[in-house]
Amino acid sequence: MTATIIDGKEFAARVRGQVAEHVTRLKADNDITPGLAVVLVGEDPASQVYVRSKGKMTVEVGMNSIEHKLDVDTPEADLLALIDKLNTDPDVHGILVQLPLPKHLDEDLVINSIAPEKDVDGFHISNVGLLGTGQKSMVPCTPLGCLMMLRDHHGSLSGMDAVVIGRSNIVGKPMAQLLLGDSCTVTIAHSRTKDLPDVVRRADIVVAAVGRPEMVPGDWIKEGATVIDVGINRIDAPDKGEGKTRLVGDVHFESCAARAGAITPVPGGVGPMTIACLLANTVTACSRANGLPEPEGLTA
Ligand SMILES: NC(=O)C1=CN([C@@H]2O[C@H](COP(=O)(O)OP(=O)(O)OC[C@H]3O[C@@H](n4cnc5c(N)ncnc54)[C@H](OP(=O)(O)O)[C@@H]3O)[C@@H](O)[C@H]2O)C=CC1
Ligand SMILES: Nc1nc(=O)c2c([nH]1)NC[C@@H]1CN(c3ccc(C(=O)N[C@@H](CCC(=O)O)C(=O)O)cc3)C=[N+]21
Repeated sequence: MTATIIDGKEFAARVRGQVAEHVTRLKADNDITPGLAVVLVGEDPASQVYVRSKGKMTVEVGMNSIEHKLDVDTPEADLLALIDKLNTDPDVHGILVQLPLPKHLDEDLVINSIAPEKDVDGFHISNVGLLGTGQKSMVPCTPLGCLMMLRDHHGSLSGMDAVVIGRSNIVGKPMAQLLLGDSCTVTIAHSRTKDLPDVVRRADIVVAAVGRPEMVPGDWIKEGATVIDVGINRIDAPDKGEGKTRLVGDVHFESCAARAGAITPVPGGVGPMTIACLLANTVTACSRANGLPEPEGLTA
């Protein structure tokens, strides 16, 4: 089988188009412009790239982008004071604190100090609990983007066997919750899983969120399965020239594409959908904050 390539870049452009329509309506009908605040502590080069591209796309869909770049050794109290200010600022509808944070900062404390209704990452314990109990919440962007692509490809996911490799709070666990919500039979695999290849071979849907370049080979994939590759790994690419690098996912693309029914590429798969869903969550948060109807098709 030669897999259908699920084009996340194109899908994300469509989602951003829907977001832009809602923003236009909010401005015209209600005189409200959604605002997204992104907080970056330190100068991690990869994070700077994401923050820049988030800012650019935020403005492109017509929203306000507020960027706060803090020194790497910013005291925790200063970061909490900034979040407090953003929590009460009526022009800010979404707040994202770029992770990981420098070691001296308590990540849980920082995330849980964001007002849950402005927590467009969906990482606050209230949103985690709401998602886990099937209530309306802010859904983490990366898993939401994966779910949108899966629903678009399959229609209903009901009864499918899904294996999520990775159990992080930001990807693996919320992904599993969303798949369960869509009535998949869900297995969460991790570094202690026995016979991972056999577990993955049972799956109709494989979501790889491990952080190990090309870890999943094609012979773990059931013929016709759908493979969602969340991994973003930068590896050396001496073939492209000295000191050059390339981005690869957590699955070995060629061998998996030879067996899968559908697969997401890296780059151009889950990554662009993550940013599109961040913008979708911001416009959803803005609508909720103003008691207005939520955009349709942009939430889980
Ligand atoms: N496209 C996007 O928008 C995003 C991409 N990412 C990417 O997704 C990947 C995962 O990110 P994240 O969830 O934050 O990573 P974490 O490092 O937090 O979690 C990795 C998970 O993989 C598991 N794992 C590690 N090694 C193995 C192994 N050999 N076999 C099975 N499971 C293993 C770990 O298990 P254990 O718990 O037992 O240690 C852990 O649960 C990264 O490449 C990251 O860059 C992340 C966020 C957004
Ligand atoms: N609070 C918080 N929320 C996040 O959602 C969050 C975070 N912190 N920290 C870092 C990770 C990573 N992440 C990505 C987003 C987009 C791409 C993306 O658009 N990638 C492009 C390629 C970009 C490139 O070339 O480097 C693609 O896959 O096509 C990748 C990774 C969000 N994260």
